[in-house]
Amino acid sequence: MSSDTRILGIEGTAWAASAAVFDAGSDDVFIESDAYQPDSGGIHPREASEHMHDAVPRVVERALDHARETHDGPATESPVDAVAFSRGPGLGPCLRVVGTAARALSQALDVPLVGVNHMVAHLEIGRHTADFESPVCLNASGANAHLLAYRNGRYRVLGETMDTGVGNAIDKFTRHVGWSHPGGPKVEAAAEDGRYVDLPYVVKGMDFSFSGIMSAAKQRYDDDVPVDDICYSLQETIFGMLTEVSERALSLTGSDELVLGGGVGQNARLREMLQEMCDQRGAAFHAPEPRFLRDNAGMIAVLGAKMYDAGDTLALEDSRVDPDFRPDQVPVTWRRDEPELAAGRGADAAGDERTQVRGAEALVDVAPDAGLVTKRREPKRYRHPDLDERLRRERTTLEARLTSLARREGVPTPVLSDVDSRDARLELEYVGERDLRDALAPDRVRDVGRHLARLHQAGFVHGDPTTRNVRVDGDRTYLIDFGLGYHTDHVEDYAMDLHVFDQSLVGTADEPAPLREAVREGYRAVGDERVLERLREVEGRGRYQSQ
Ligand SMILES: C[C@@H](O)[C@H](NC(=O)OP(=O)(O)OC[C@H]1O[C@@H](n2cnc3c(N)ncnc32)[C@H](O)[C@@H]1O)C(=O)O
Ligand SMILES: Nc1ncnc2c1ncn2[C@@H]1O[C@H](COP(=O)(O)OP(=O)(O)OP(=O)(O)O)[C@@H](O)[C@H]1O
Ligand SMILES: [Fe+2]
Repeated sequence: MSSDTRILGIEGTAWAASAAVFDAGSDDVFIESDAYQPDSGGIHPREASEHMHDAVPRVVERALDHARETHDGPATESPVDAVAFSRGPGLGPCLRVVGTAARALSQALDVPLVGVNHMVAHLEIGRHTADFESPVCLNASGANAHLLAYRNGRYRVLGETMDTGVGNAIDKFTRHVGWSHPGGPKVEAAAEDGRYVDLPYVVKGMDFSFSGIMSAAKQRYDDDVPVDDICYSLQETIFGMLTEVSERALSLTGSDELVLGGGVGQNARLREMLQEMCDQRGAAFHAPEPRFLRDNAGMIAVLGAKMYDAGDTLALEDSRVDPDFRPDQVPVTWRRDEPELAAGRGADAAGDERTQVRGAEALVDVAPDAGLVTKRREPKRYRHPDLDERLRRERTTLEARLTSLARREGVPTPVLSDVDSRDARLELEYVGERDLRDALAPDRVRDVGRHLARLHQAGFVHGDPTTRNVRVDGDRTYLIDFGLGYHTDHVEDYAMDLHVFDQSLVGTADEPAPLREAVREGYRAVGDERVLERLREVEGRGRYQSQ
């Protein structure tokens, strides 16, 4: 980054009216914020935008005072090089207030305008403060929850919530209980004295959903389960899910760096779980300090500086705000010459020479000469022991059952030679020569499309069809790792299964488009067109929800 760049940042997507000055030379970030606190219930868009109206000019003035005080040049010169603002995602009425303020300032100071994606800012602030090269990022904020990794000029969404953002889910529960907004810190405090009760646990590949958990939590509360116990268990379950999908993303991409972003990242238990998971697999973990996790203009100014240095500024007429602005829509102009994740090493990299493989869930001992692998789901230290045992046992049993069932449906899978569910151990036939991730080709991917259609026609899903869970041997493709599978006759579940595979192609292939087309062709040849229609619908869903 240019060493003398100074940027004014403005944030106001939902609750935080915030302005900041980032000085690249000293790496100093001055932040002035004013929070909107609803009198009752959750965030009301109109009230929030009225707050922005009042508070944005105030915080901007304070930030500008600071910029002037610390500015070396003549008083007639602008104390900042550009004005960066949150363009979205967020609440439309709030975004418009911020957009208008930013445009006016850029004209008054006669400096360029930089339009920042708020979610990418949540991610970049961690990369900036950690000095990581190419981390996977878990964004855990109020209105969002997703896993991102950089690939080929974009941040790819590897996994995300299928319903509400993680903070909003927690806040909905606390509203039910009658606690004031925001609920996250109150749940964290109440959890200290809680004990564990079972709640639904829902991950699909690297996607996840909170609605079932939240209904169950409210029901438990209505059934007089102590609220401390529910809060404790909500944290164990929800953060356990987020940690598990983060580990899957590390495993799939081959990255050994994880950063956390977003307001829920202020939660100490979430940070502890992610740290523990990274320690157990030898990865590095970084969470920025709390003032950079919750919504703040500091992160907008820091990313604004990177964009400004890359020449990525906005003409006034192109500076519309976008309430549904997704992180994968942003051309990453400021990382053009940087290294990428190592995954997807192109066609037919060398085959297996390994004796032990660490997956996201299991340690797999591989003996290709003996034609055998032994897979053991290791206890995860980050997870509550009761939840850990339940998941390891259930998944081992399911994997054994569905692996055999799939083969009966004509889908190549390893033959099972032994199962010990209590020890979460399986002994399986060694299949394939390498993972599909290292040997991506349209014919093979088309084959996977056919396999998935066969499973669905038999009334179950794989649950985690990724390019690491397909083994390849010449033209032949085998499905492995059925531990997240389940029986279902819902078109939505079938479409989600395809969506998970699709996202893993996007996460591991340099040019995913022909591969994504191939999987659909394969599916169409065997399966039901309605599933593909539903897949299009799943993809088209704007996931941003304000409440
Ligand atoms: C689009 C933008 O407006 C939105 N912003 C946002 O959600 O604010 P953020 O500051 O990132 O996160 C707020 C959420 O963070 C939760 N939160 C705050 N402290 C928490 C804690 N200690 N434990 C759990 N959740 C916490 C709050 O309950 C609230 O739901 C977003 O980033 O999704
Ligand atoms: N039957 C098998 N034959 C050959 N290789 C295998 C077999 N089972 C597993 N492997 C290898 O071990 C790796 C991890 O296995 P598996 O996916 O079952 O574990 P996991 O921990 O559930 O992984 P993840 O959750 O990351 O997909 C696979 O990607 C594959 O390279
Ligand atoms: Fe946010």
